[in-house]
Amino acid sequence: MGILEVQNVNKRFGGLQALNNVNLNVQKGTVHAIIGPNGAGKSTLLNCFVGRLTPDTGSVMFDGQSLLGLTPHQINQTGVSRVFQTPEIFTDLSVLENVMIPAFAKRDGSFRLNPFGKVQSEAEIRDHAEETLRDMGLADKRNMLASEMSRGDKRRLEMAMCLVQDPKLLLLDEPTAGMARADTNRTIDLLKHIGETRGITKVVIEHDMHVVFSLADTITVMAQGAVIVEDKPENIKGHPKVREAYLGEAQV
Ligand SMILES: Nc1ncnc2c1ncn2[C@@H]1O[C@H](COP(=O)(O)OP(=O)(O)OP(=O)(O)O)[C@@H](O)[C@H]1O
Repeated sequence: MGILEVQNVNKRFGGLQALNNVNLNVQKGTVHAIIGPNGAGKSTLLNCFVGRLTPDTGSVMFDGQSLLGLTPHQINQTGVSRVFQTPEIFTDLSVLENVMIPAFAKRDGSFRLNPFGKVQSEAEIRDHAEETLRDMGLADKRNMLASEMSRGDKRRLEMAMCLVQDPKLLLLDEPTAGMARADTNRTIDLLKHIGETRGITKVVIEHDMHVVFSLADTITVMAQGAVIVEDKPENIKGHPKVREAYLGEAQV
């Protein structure tokens, strides 16, 4: 059984079938990439995992619990965290403060759910935030204003803001979009590192095949709202259906 199980999900926008009977099974502890040409339905699917969209039909189960009908905040409390394409950071706060805020939000949210549980102190939250910044290679920038960071560092800061909540599932929407190659490689190494140290399951939407083939254990290929192939990376490369889907775009 997967940690994330999607069954027969359909989503229509007016006359457009954006998701067509999509099935997806993400195994715990793995990196699962979703690729496909522009308009394939990748973001629409991701939005169904975080409560931004509700499928017309089908089910989305995370860790044995249905996510349908939950608000984005409630989904976050179940252990799902999402890194957006455009960093959503507090530009006028320091890097460390940016990472402490979601840790406080997580603590206060879980306190509401379980008032008898152990409550993290401010010092514990600060320590955890510092450790997370180290994991994302940002420790030396902890006192910098977030607005002064490079684009790549801003994206890694947003990853740190998700990681500090100790999610079970991290959703990454084009984590290296707009980065130069050296910055992309650094991000790949950091994501591999947190995979080894924290064992978080990751779902990655990505156009950059270098990133996909460096990180993914499994790849799902979508086209026109449907899953066309799901397999290990070595079987995806050169797959005729995948080539066909990408005709006229970057070759896989
Ligand atoms: N809110 C919406 N209303 C109407 N149509 C939408 C909406 N969101 C997405 N679509 C359409 O649904 C289809 C799938 O879009 P989606 O953004 O999921 O594709 P994608 O695979 O993520 O593409 P890209 O790689 O370009 O981000 C597209 O044709 C898009 O125009």
